[in-house]
Amino acid sequence: MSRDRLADASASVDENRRQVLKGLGLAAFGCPFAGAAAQAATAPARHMTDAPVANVASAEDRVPFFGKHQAGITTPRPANGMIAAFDVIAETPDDLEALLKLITNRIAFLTEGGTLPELDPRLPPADSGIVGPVVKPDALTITVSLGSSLFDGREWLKPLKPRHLSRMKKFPNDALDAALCHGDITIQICANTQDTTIHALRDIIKNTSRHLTLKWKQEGNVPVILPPLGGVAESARNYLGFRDGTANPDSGDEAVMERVVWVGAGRGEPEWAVGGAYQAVRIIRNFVERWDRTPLKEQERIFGRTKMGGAPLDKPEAGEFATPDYAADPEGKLTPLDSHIRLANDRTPAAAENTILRRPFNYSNGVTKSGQLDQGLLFICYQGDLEKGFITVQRRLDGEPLEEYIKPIGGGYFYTLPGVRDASDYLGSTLIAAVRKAP
Ligand SMILES: C=CC1=C(C)c2cc3[nH]c(cc4nc(cc5[nH]c(cc1n2)c(C)c5CCC(=O)O)C(CCC(=O)O)=C4C)c(C)c3C=C
Ligand SMILES: [Fe+2]
Repeated sequence: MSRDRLADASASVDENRRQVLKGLGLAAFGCPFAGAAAQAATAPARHMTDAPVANVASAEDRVPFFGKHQAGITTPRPANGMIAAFDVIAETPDDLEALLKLITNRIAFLTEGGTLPELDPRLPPADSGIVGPVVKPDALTITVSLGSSLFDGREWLKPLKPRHLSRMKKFPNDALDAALCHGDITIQICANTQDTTIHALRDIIKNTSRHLTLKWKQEGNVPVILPPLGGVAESARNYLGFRDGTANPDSGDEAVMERVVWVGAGRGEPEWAVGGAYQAVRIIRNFVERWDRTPLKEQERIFGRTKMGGAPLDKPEAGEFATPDYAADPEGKLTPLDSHIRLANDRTPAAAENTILRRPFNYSNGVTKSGQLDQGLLFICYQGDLEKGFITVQRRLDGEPLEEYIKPIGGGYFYTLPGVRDASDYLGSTLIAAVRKAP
């Protein structure tokens, strides 16, 4: 390639990165391109989904840990994600407080990055060492949520349980494996690279071994998609080959997130829970061999969208982000009434009450005992009301034609703690204060 063409190509890559960074709001993330991104303010805005643009992949990318809400929910979804569920050994408020402070300290360090201390070599090293002597932030977020069992198993916590937090019950198509369900606490770990998520998990397991036992974990990833120059990003595809995330609410719109995701004051939740959110996790196996033998037209009718472009079936040429008009198709001739998107959201004003923010990852676990690919979706969604959100939407989806190709096998419901305000605060501080205040 000539020097000029090389320079052109590199300028175009830089421009792509600027567009992505601008769309992702990375100006605040200490990103080296942040200044350039701010200058590109006149460029057309990218459509914000739940952050399908996975990875502009610099190990220096930093997502702020401190804030009103935890990171890893409305912050951009990077290429790698994991849910790890633990049981908590702590039996007293003091033990739980110690655990929460310890986790907070580890997350603050891992998400900020830094040089590892060198210890006396006769002792175990300070760190697993898998990312070397300097830990880079790598867009790491670690999001901590509490399960119903943590509250149910402790008299002093019972009265403080969030109103809708319950043990996930089986839906008709579920084949739940007890070894992949529930837990006292989940840690969602997301980062640009898998090394970083695994490093973070190993760090937390090592440092909290007195307080936590690992119950299950599921890792996943999403494809990296850069938007075309001046264009809009397409949503990443799931392992059924469809774009996933298209109709998500705009995670960059704070007013929308206040309405959809965050628990606010006066919503009937305990005061300590304000600033948190409900997390629903589902490990959903996909029968990919059967799906790959299914005619394209049928696949598209099952989802209600075109496979390649992701457009709604009533506007196949209009692009991924066109809004379907179900009122003009009352019998479902274009978009079947039992298609996934029409059942999940019939686009009536009432259905707006059931909006959720999806943040899923694809998983690929190897081969089943019967010689099939063990692939699927690590479905994660957040909402301010679990009953109105995930549970209502899932009830609507019960019996959908997609069920022939999917099998939910694990997961659970959790309450994501409010954020950590600053270095003097810790995860769950409002809960511990409420425990101490209780009669
Ligand atoms: C209960 C909530 C949902 C579960 C579980 C779920 C599983 C699931 N979804 C896909 C693939 C797609 N889902 C899409 C849209 C979509 N899905 C849900 C909810 C659940 N999906 C909602 C609320 C929506 C949006 C509906 C709308 O407002 O129009 C799509 C279309 C593109 C998109 O908007 O994301 C796909 C594709 C799979 C494969 C799956 C389980 C394995
Ligand atoms: Fe879906």
